[in-house]
Amino acid sequence: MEMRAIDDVIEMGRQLTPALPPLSHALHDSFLHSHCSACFSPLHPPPPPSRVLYCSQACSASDSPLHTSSAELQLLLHRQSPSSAASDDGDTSDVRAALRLLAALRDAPSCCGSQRIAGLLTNRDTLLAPETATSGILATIQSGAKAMAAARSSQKGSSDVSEDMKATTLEEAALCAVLTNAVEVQDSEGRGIGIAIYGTDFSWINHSCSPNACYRFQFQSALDTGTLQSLRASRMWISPSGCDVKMDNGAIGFSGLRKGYAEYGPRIMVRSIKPIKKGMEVTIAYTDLLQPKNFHAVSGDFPLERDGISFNQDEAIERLTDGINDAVADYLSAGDAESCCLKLEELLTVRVLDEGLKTDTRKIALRNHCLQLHPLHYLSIEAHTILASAYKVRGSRLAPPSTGVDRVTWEDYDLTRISAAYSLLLAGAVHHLFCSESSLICSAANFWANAGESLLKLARSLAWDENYKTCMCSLVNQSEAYYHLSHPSYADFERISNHFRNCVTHHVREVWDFLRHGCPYLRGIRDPIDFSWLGTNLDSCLGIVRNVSRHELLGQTAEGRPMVFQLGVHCALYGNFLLSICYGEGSRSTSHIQGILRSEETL
Ligand SMILES: C[S@@+](CC[C@H](N)C(=O)[O-])C[C@H]1O[C@@H](n2cnc3c(N)ncnc32)[C@H](O)[C@@H]1O
Repeated sequence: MEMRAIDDVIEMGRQLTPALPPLSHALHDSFLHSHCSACFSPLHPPPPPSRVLYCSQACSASDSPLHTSSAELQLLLHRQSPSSAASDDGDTSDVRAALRLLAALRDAPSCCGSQRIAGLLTNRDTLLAPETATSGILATIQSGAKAMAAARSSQKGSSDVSEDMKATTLEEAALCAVLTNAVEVQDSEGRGIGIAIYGTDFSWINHSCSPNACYRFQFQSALDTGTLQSLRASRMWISPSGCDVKMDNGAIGFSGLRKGYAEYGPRIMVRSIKPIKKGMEVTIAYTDLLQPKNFHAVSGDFPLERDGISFNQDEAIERLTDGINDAVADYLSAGDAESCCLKLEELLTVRVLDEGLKTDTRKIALRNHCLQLHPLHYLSIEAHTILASAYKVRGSRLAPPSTGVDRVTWEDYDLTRISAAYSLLLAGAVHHLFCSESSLICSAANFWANAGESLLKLARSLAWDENYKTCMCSLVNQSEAYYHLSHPSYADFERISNHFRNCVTHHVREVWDFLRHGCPYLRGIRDPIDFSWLGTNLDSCLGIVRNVSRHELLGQTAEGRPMVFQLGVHCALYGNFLLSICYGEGSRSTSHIQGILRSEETL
C-alpha cells in the first residue's frame, strides 16, 4: 500500500492530513514517571514515582480504562516483581503499545490477521522468517509476545495461563505491526520520549531517501468536542493506492476500528516539503537523512582520498566513530565538556589514516601530509553538532550565578563565541547539502534557527550599548510577511532563499575570522557557508589566521557586534521561514524562534 496526491498541484508547506490521533501509544519506560501517559506532556513538578501518571483528571479518565483493560498494568506489575526474570530487561514501550493496539481493536477481531492488523502491515512473515530474522529481533518478538500473552491471561483471570500462552500468533502479529509502523515521538528538545502507531492515513506512507513530505507532532491533553470536530473537518490531500486498496479500505472504515482511535495522545500531521503533482506518491523519511545509511544516497560519498589514492574508508570510519563515541561519553556520562571538545577537535584535525599507509610506497610518500575529515562528511556534522553544544554548556558553566546573561567573563564569552561559530558552520554545511537535496529542508531549518539563536546570544552578551540592534536589510523589515508564507510558491521560495543567502554570505565574510579566532580546528575552515574553497588541498587552508591579541579582539568585538547581531537575525529569520514550511505556523519550533526574535525587537 502507498499514499498518492489527489490534487492537481500541492505546493510545498501544505498540511496534507488532519492532525491524526494515535491508534496506540506508549511512553518509553524512562519517561513513565516524568510525563503524562495519555498526552505525553511533562509533569510539573514530577510527582513521586508510581506506576502510570497523568497530568489531569481528563487525561486520566481518557487513558486509565485502556491502561487496565489492555493488560499494560499487569505487564508492568509483572516486570517490577522481584521474582520476574524480565524485571531488569530493556524498554517495554513496544510491547505495551502492542497490548494497547489489541485492546483498541477488541471489538473488531476481524481487523486482526497475521499479515495486517487494522490495515497496518505486520511484516510478521518477514520479521520471523529464519533466513531474514536476526537472532536479536526474533528473540525480541518471541519473548515480547509471550510477555503480552501472559499479561493478557492474567488480566482475564485465566486459570490456565500456560494453555493461553501457547497461541501467541495474535500477540506476535501486533508486536510486528508496532515494529513496522510505530514512530518515535520527540519532545521539544528532540528527545525520543515514546512511540505512537497511527492509522492507515499515516501508516500507508512509504519511506524515501528523497521524500516529498515530513511530519510533526501536536501535543494536547484531552480535547473538547468543538476542537475535535474542527480537527476532523480538516481535509486529506492524499489517498491510498495499491493492489489491496479495496480490502484495506474496508478495514479502515470498520466501525470497531474507529472506536479504537483514541481522542487523546500525540497527534501527527503530514506536510509537503516539495511541490507534489496529482497522482505522485507521497513519501516521508523513516530515518534521519543526515545519518550514514541515507547520507550517501542523499549527498554522495565524500571519499578520504588524496592524489587519486583512496584509503581504507571502513577502517578509518570505524576509528573516527569510536573516537567520537569516546568524546561523547566524556560529555554525557562524565559531564566533562572540556575533554569532549579537546578530543573531538584533535580527531578532526590530526591525520586519520597514518597507520594504514605503511605498506604502499605511494602512500608512504603521503604520510607527512595532513588528511582531514571532509567538513561535509556525516561524521564531521555529528562532531560539529556535539562541539556546538559542548562549547555552549562550557560557556554557561563559567558564568557566576550573579552575573546574568548580559555580563559574562571573557572566558565564558570566548566559549560562547566558538559555540556560535560551530552552529554557523553546521547551518552552512547542511544548507550546502540541502541545495542539492531539498528533502533536507527540515534539518537545514533547525540548524539555521540554532545558528541564529547562538549568534543573537553572543551579540547580547557584551552589553555596553544598545545601538547594535540596527538591521538595514529590506528582507528583515519585511520578515513579518514571511510568517504567513508557510506554503509559498516555488518561485517565492527561491526568491526569498536567494536574498537571505546573499545577505548571510556578506555578513559571514565580515565576522567569520572573529568568530573562529583561537580555535585550532576552525582556523582550517575558510568559509562556513561557501564551500568552494574545499579543493584538493585542505592543508593549504591551515594557519591562515594571524594571532590577534585580546586587545584587538576587544576592538573587533565592539565593531563586530552589530554584524554578529545582523547575521544572527538573518539566520534566525531564514530558519524560521524554513521551519514554517516544514512544521506550519504555530508549531513549537516556530513559536520558539519567533519568541527570540520578538525579544530582540526585530518583529
Ligand atoms: C509503515 S509501512 C508503509 C506502508 C506499507 N507499504 C503497507 O503496505 O502497508 C512500512 C513498511 O512498508 C514497506 N516499505 C516502506 N517504504 C518502503 C520502500 N521505500 N521500499 C520498500 N518497502 C518499503 C516496508 O515493508 C516497511 O516495513
